[in-house]
Amino acid sequence: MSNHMFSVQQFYVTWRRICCKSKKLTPVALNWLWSSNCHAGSRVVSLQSNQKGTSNKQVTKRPKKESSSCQAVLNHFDQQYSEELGDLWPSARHVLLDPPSWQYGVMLNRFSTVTDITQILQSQGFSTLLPQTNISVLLCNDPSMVSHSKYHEGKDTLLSSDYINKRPPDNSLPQPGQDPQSEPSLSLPRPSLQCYIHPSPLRFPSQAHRPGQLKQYYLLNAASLLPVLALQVRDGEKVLDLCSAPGGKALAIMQSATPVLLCCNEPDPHRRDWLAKTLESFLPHSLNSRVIVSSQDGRSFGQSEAGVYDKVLVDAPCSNDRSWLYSCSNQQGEQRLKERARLPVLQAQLLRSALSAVRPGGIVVYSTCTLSSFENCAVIETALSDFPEAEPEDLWEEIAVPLSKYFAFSSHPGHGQTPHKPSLKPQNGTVSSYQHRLGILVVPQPGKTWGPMFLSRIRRRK
Ligand SMILES: C[S@@+](CC[C@H](N)C(=O)[O-])C[C@H]1O[C@@H](n2cnc3c(N)ncnc32)[C@H](O)[C@@H]1O
Repeated sequence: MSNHMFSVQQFYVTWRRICCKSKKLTPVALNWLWSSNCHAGSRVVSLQSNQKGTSNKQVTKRPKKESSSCQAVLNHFDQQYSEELGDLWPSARHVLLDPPSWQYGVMLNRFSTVTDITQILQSQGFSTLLPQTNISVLLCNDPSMVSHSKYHEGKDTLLSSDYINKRPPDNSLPQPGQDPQSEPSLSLPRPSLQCYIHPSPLRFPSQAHRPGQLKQYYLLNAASLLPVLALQVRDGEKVLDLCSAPGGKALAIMQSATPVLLCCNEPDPHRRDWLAKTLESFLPHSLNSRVIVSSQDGRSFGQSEAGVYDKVLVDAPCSNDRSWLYSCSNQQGEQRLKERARLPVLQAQLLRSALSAVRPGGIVVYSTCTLSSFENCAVIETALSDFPEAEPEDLWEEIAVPLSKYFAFSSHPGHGQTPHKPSLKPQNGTVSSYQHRLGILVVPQPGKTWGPMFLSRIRRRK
């Protein structure tokens, strides 16, 4: 047996070739292929193969360490975050400067008919992130299912996917996609947001776009799912994803429920093309009338579609600490830092627009992938001061506590408040409930490298 190094693309070509030859071979072939070695933290999959003609020349190198980070951005982060995060910053800094330690989540696509991926993931030591918690794994609007569920928690309909998957089919119950009013029913698999994670930085290969075939999974930072969980989308709702490209959270919404409308908005034309391609690669044509792409400036929705939506996600344009740290030059880094100072104004405008676009009683989730309090709590405080009918909700007990095994959370001090050293674990009395209500922050830490991700949920009073 000869030893070959495969690029990710070659891996998939070989995989498909073997799978196409014999259906019976599929699980065996996949296991055989996958039982070969995946380098931790690398973009390269190394396989032991006796296939003829499967040589490898394309090897994607690991991203470099601290040397390739941008000094101007790092200096700025050091100054701001050591003050805002205290003891958490040195360990967060260490993770951000060490791309080979980064973990990747694998979100399954419920619309793909190929299902063996779960076995492969499990055989490689991946495990599901969500069913082990009683957090909203499945969001469902069927009260008869709730009354049977030991996971029922008050006003929210929280069900474990284990419970749902084992439950015998009951045709008297509304099916996913069946609108409570007059919509014709869609035959779709049950909503199920499933994400597999690995304790080490093992990167599953991404799938190439194949016309006419839906992709089986989407690679993402698992912390990106938290804003979607906080949004609590239910079947039949109208949802607006205000800043949507490239579409990761839109896909997660479509895994967790079947809204009657999901409007994915993206004003940047190139990013909108990317978004359209993502949606096409993961969603069946039967959803085309429900999942639409719009191209407005998000700040205009509050006026043009006031009170229309049940749920609005504002995954705002932000500093993106992970990628900004790797700006290609000091000049680009400095340019970005100037841009950074202007972002909170745009973010607050987008959040205000979202609060106007949501109906009374509906909810808005605001999220960013930066640690900066100026783009997080300060934006929430600004928007709340203009919106007396908007009420922030506490996500600490609902999301941070049940998921603290996987993510390192910090309650984030608001701008202008006395900075404190946040604790990773919730400790009664150390963090005020006001701070909890403003939002929660996922801080990358060794072994829990997910984030940065800030999320805040605001309900518009009736
Ligand atoms: C953080 S990204 C969104 C990521 C996306 N939600 C996902 O999960 O894949 C922010 C997006 O906001 C878009 N954006 C920038 N300015 C905007 C505006 N005024 N209105 C709406 N979107 C805007 C950016 O082009 C960018 O694609």
